[in-house]
Amino acid sequence: MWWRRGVLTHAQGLVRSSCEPTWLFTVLSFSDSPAKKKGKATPLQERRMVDRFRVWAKGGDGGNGCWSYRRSRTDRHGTPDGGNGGRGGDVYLECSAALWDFSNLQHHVNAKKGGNGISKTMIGTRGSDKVAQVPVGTVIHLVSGALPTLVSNNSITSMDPWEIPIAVEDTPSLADIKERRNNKVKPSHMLNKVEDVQCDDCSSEKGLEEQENDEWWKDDDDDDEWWKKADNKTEEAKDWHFELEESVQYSVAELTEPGQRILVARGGAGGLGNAALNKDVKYRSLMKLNGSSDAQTLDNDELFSLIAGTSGSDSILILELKSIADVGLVGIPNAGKSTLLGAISRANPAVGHYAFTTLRPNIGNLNYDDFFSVSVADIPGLIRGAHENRGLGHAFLRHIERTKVLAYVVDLAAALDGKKGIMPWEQLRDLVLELEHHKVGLSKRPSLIVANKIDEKGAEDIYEELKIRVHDVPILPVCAVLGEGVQELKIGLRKLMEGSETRCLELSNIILD
Ligand SMILES: Nc1nc2c(ncn2[C@@H]2O[C@H](COP(=O)(O)OP(=O)(O)OP(=O)(O)O)[C@@H](O)[C@H]2O)c(=O)[nH]1
Repeated sequence: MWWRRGVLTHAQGLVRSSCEPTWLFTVLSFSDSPAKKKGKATPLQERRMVDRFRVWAKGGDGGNGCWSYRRSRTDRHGTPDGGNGGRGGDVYLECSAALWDFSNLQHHVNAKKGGNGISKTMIGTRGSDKVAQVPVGTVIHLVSGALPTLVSNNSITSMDPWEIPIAVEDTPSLADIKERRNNKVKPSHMLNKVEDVQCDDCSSEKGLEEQENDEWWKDDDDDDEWWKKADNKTEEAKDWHFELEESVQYSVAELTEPGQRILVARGGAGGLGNAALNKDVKYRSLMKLNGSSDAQTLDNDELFSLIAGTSGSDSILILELKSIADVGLVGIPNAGKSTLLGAISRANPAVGHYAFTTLRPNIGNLNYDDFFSVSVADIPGLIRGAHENRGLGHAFLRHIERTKVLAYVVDLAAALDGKKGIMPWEQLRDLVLELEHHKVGLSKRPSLIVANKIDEKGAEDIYEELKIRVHDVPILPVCAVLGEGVQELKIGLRKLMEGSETRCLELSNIILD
């Protein structure tokens, strides 16, 4: 087993570390971990942002009821005193501002099982809930299971000490339990707790529209691999997978504020102990004596099904991240977007003189002297044909879907000095087309153009030509490296944010050769 060998290597390191002066030698080295066996991981794989993730959530099963009798000298036959089983835990997704992507999540999120009932009418413990943290801007698509429900995050400290927890809150009657099992009716305490479903755009029409647009799941290699493993690579299972994909309900809920919680799988109800069952059995016998037509006796199977706890519900979800920022920076690779973000905010994104340095969106905060603040998202560079999956594709554009304002960053020096780059006005045409390919109307929001690298030789002339070729939108010359023109850019962005400037970049306003 590779992990055992890895741990051994670590242990050997620790032993050595205690004997030798070089006690810092405690690096965990997995000599033949699967990652190494597969081949060396490239930096690109290591830094990949996980912004789409598949989760299988399973609520904890209810505990079984207990069958026990309390006997005494005066009571030879004994009195039933078996307690009910505890309820299984629920699975929640909680929105956290501290998270960036889904890399901390696991594909299987399971809540704990409820405890079994005990004699002396002691109720089993309630299975603990599982709360999985997700980043702000998580959109939930439902593959199978019940619709997630938004719940208030009641802290345990705000509870009245005399308030009885859910597991012991009510001893359901036999009829209640049977109804729940047969009709899958929600227990009353759940109905009280749950608020309305947050369902911003879950209309069936919208779902269908998104289903047509979003074909991404078909080429998601990671997910495919995961499914293959989970389904033992059988063809039948794969068919089942595709059937599931077809029935995806898109955008059933979103988590947009830190602290928001959503219930994705419910715990099962606990089984009945014989103490609770006894009351009902007595009642039934009485009915029988009276000759009532309602009188029925429980057969063994029925009895066992009542004693056993019900299993928790499960759901399969696809989580997708749509970052929330006010301004989106779009541009071709190497245009200087990351440098610009570093110049206008305190963000420190990776900058390189080669294309596709940015592999994941970066968000920075642009602060003004009067405490006005704007968040700016820098996404990986787009190239012509990104919608056909060229370059890094255009899936990253979903991170700017929610931005209010766009800043097109163009490289004035892309085609200077014999470089094979494309002219700024062509860059703008490609960018607008890619935005529209991703989502119709995405480019129709207040915009400005950042003419970057104005410090380069010959860039001034290109800037003058750009102003002639592109009109009806603000164009600001900037040198991101030296921070020149950044103040003007800040003012320009503020005007867009406040609505005093509303022009957007239209294809018809770009003059090409
Ligand atoms: N001369 C000059 N070079 C700049 C300027 N801004 C950025 N650069 C350089 O351009 C190169 C690319 O900058 P990045 O900020 O990584 O560009 P990017 O648009 O984020 O690139 P991707 O990550 O590929 O999308 C780096 O070598 C920067 O130093 C500028 O105003 N003037």
